[in-house]
Amino acid sequence: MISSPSLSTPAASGLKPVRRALLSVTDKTGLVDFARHLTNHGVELVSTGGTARALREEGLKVLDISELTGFPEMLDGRVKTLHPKVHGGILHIRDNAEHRSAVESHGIQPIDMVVVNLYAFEKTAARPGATFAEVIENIDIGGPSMVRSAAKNFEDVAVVTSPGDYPALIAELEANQGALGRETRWKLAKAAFSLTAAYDTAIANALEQFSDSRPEAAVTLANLAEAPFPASLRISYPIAFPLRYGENPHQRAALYSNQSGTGIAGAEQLQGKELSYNNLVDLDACWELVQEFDQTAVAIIKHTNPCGVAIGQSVLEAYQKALASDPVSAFGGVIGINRVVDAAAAEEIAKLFVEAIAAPGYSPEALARFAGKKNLRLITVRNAPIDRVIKQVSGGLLLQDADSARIAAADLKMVTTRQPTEAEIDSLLFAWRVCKHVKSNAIVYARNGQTLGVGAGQMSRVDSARFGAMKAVLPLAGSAVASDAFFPFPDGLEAIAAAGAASVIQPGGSVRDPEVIAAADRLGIAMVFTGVRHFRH
Ligand SMILES: NC(=O)c1ncn([C@@H]2O[C@H](COP(=O)(O)O)[C@@H](O)[C@H]2O)c1NC=O
Repeated sequence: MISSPSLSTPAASGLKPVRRALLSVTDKTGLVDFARHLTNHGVELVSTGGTARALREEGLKVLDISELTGFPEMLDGRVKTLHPKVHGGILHIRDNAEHRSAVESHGIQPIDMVVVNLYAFEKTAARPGATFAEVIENIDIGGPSMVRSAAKNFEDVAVVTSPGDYPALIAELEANQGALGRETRWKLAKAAFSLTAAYDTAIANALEQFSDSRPEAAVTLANLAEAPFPASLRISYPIAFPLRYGENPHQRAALYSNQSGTGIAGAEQLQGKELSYNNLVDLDACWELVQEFDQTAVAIIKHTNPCGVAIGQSVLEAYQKALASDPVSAFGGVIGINRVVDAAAAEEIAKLFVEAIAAPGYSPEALARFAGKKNLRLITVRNAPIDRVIKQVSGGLLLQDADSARIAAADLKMVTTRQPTEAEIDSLLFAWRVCKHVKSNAIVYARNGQTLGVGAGQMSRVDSARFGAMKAVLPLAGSAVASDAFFPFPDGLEAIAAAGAASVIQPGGSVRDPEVIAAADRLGIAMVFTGVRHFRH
């Protein structure tokens, strides 16, 4: 539950008493307690159907909205609060004599506080199988109207849109004998407009899923990746927290989250220094990498590229193999692990200086071992696959499907005279999965579920092949190599063979494939094509 930023100052100026509050909430968390505090200060409660019921059940005195408006709630709840007695009661300016006489002559009573949270539209629209009619019916009309009215008239009215704000408001009401300060009303108003903006963004985005001609024919999609690209890209992610600085200390930065509590932005930090911008980027890279594997996997990342990746029977084994791959570069890196970290693994990992670790969890013994390393950032992550990726370019944004392509042994096309052994195929597929997470041009040497050398981000493929080999500390003889894109010339393949590789996995598709295949045959290399490319820019 997110509350409005820094609603925490009980001492206040520009105080306005709250005498009548209108409560109409879908999320009833904390409602009764908050309403009880209001009544303790003599506030009269007015409510819509379900909210009034919830309050009465707990013994609170409530006026039904229909009594206030003199009109029944009608049209299946489509019209409950959409009435001049509600909006006039909220919107009139208390210091304006004409406004006052207008409301008095129409029997409109002032409403000083509006407590509203909206129909759970986003949840309904995200539910696979939700029908068009259900999605439409879950568009809240009366709630946002009241929220906007109250936020506009913040000089006189407090608008409360998040149960997360109740405790701070209770404290302020207590401190000021049932009144709220101007600063609080203003902060609440800003949060309210941010909420209605996000709500409308969610509606506009969700409706893109339904066709122009027969929207009712479709149900919401289980997988956003199948949905058409939006005609207009609207993003509304509230701020999660400000960061000390960005990629460099002279750049300001903040993290924004989709509030799902998943992924790196939704991770829980258990200990350690504040997460930095670069930590978050690297943690994301290593978390995404280890999600490639069903087996226990560990990835050590430096500047978004892996310097060691391995799978193993245990976290300890996978970690030791990953570290052995490039122990020098691993210093000061971040680690991604796709299993709960146990005591044995924690004992070993704690010997290395690393910035941060992302894992689905940690055993109590592992936590106790890490507790001694005060600066080490530990985060637990709930996985949520990314459907689409956004990148900024000057003047615009690029949107693409996430690279979720997965290759299995059955997808491979054998193109050389010598065919890879089963063990070689396993190593090739391992290298291929790692290679997808290495900046292009990417060349990954591997064997037995362990990287041996990673050639990343070079402007020529042959240089990546050479660098990967140059960095290797473990022997490369008989290794398996993945190349994220085809070899435009035989030279890259020749460099790999010279380093000792015996098998290669690559997409194929070059006009010079026949030359490259002939070179592999000449060098005794078993080569397979995936038909899929994994550029990473
Ligand atoms: N139609 C209206 O006039 C109206 N007024 C308030 N609501 C919403 O009704 C919900 C609360 O309903 P209830 O108190 O019956 O549980 C709130 O989420 C509120 O935003 C309305 N519903 C939808 O538009």
